Formats: sequence, C-alpha cells, structure tokens
Amino acid sequence: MDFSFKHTKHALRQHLRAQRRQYSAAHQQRAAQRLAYYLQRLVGQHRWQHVALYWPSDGEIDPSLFARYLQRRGVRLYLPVVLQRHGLRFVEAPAQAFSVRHRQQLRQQRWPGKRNRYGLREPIGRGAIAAHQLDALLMPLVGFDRQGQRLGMGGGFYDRVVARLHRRVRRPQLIGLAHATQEHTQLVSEPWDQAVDVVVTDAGHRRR
Ligand SMILES: Nc1nc2c(c(=O)[nH]1)N(C=O)[C@@H](CNc1ccc(C(=O)N[C@@H](CCC(=O)O)C(=O)O)cc1)CN2
Ligand SMILES: Nc1ncnc2c1ncn2[C@@H]1O[C@H](COP(=O)(O)OP(=O)(O)OP(=O)(O)O)[C@@H](O)[C@H]1O
Repeated sequence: MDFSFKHTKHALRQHLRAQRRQYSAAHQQRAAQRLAYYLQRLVGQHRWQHVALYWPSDGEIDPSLFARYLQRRGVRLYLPVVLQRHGLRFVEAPAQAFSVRHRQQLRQQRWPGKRNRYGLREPIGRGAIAAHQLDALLMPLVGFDRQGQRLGMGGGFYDRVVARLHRRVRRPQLIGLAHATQEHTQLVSEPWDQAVDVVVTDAGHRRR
C-alpha cells in the first residue's frame, strides 16, 4: 500500500464522516424510520434470538427503532465493547438503552454503562456472547460499495471479528448499515477487508 492510497482512504473516510455528521435531527429520524422498515422486511421470515448492533454516534444511521422492534419480539440485543489490541466483544444491552423514540433522546437516556476510549457508550459487565453465537451482526459502515466491501472507522475491530467468523460453519448474518449516501463506486479492497452479506440503508437493501 503506497502513501497516496493510504491518504485516499483516510480522506474518503473523513469526507463520508463529515457528510453524515451534517444531517439534521429530522433527517436522521426519517432515515432511522426507513432503515427500520427495510430491516423489518428483510428479517420477516427469520427467527433471530441474539442480535448485535451499535449505539449510534458520529452521524451514523440510527438502528434504535429497529432495536425496539426486535426487543418487542423477545430478541436479545448486544452492543460492542472495545478491548485492548483492537479486540471487540459483545455484551448484552440493558433494556433501557433503546427505549426512546428519538435519536436525540438516546444521549440523555440513563442506563448502566460507561464510555470507551472513543467516547462511545458501552454496557458494563456480564452477559457477553461469543460472536459466532449471534444470529445477526449489524455493523455501522462509514462507506460501502456494490460488492459489499466496507469501509469502517479504521480500527480493524469488525474486520478481526468477521475474519474469525468466516472460519465457522455456522456464523451470524453480516449486515452493514449506512445512509444510502455513503455508497461509493468502488472501494479498494485490502487483503484483510471483510465484506458483509447485505447492506441495508434508508433506501433499501442490497445483497452481495
Ligand atoms: N457506534 C459505533 N460503535 C462502535 C464502532 C463504530 O464504528 N460505531 N466501532 C467500529 O469499529 C468500534 C469502535 N471503533 C472506533 C474506531 C475508531 C474511532 C475513532 O474515533 N477514531 C479516531 C481516528 C483515529 C485515527 O485516525 O486513527 C477519530 O475519529 O478521531 C472510534 C471508534 C466499536 N463500537
Ligand atoms: N484479521 C486481522 N488481524 C489483524 N489485524 C487486522 C485484521 N483485520 C484488519 N487488521 C488491521 O486493522 C486495520 C484495519 O484498517 P482498515 O482501514 O481496513 O479499517 P476498516 O475497514 O475501517 O475497519 P473496521 O471497520 O473493521 O474497523 C489494518 O491496520 C489491518 O492491518
């Protein structure tokens, strides 16, 4: 990987993140509703019991409406917790974490948790699940392309988890979530990059 490529990737990440951070609260709310609609259509026939998602930040599309839909159906939800050396584990989310109607209220919502080194809220303590026991892993994307290649925050957190999952016979469905505007014509794929099975946005979904 030469310097210019590294630079391009960094610049693309900055660009896409700045773009999604500009969305108004009203825009984010509509996007979250549309996302929930498409996700519900996609999972209609599934019998999921354990699903990991994320606590939205940095303009990310908000999965919390969908989270509440799953909770009402008795699905158990998990949030990522960052470990040393760019490891990730998934800890059960407190019921209150997603019990709000609007994204803005997510920030004020009280639940037992702490902030990680990136300022993201995380649940504390017990209730971790091995990633391969999840039925679905919903990942926040910074960018994506038609092939399901993903651009993340750059820490390699999800790349590492997903690489291990691919060695398993049974693995969760890998679902990337993003605003439709985060699609990029073609992302340059690096050897360690791990594609997702499907990307769902506020404009629908696209399987690989
Ligand atoms: N909501 C949410 N939770 C998540 C992720 C995510 O992308 N979104 N993650 C997905 O991986 C993990 C956390 N990974 C992160 C990786 C980097 C940064 C970050 O803020 N990085 C610096 C830039 C560092 C650099 O330039 O190297 C920054 O933005 O200032 C944040 C989270 C787990 N939890
Ligand atoms: N399976 C792995 N084992 C060890 N290191 C890895 C693995 N996968 C990725 N990495 C490292 O993590 C970093 C990931 O950088 P990259 O720019 O691809 O992040 P990304 O696609 O935005 O990642 P993510 O969304 O997974 O955090 C690279 O430095 C890479 O070497």
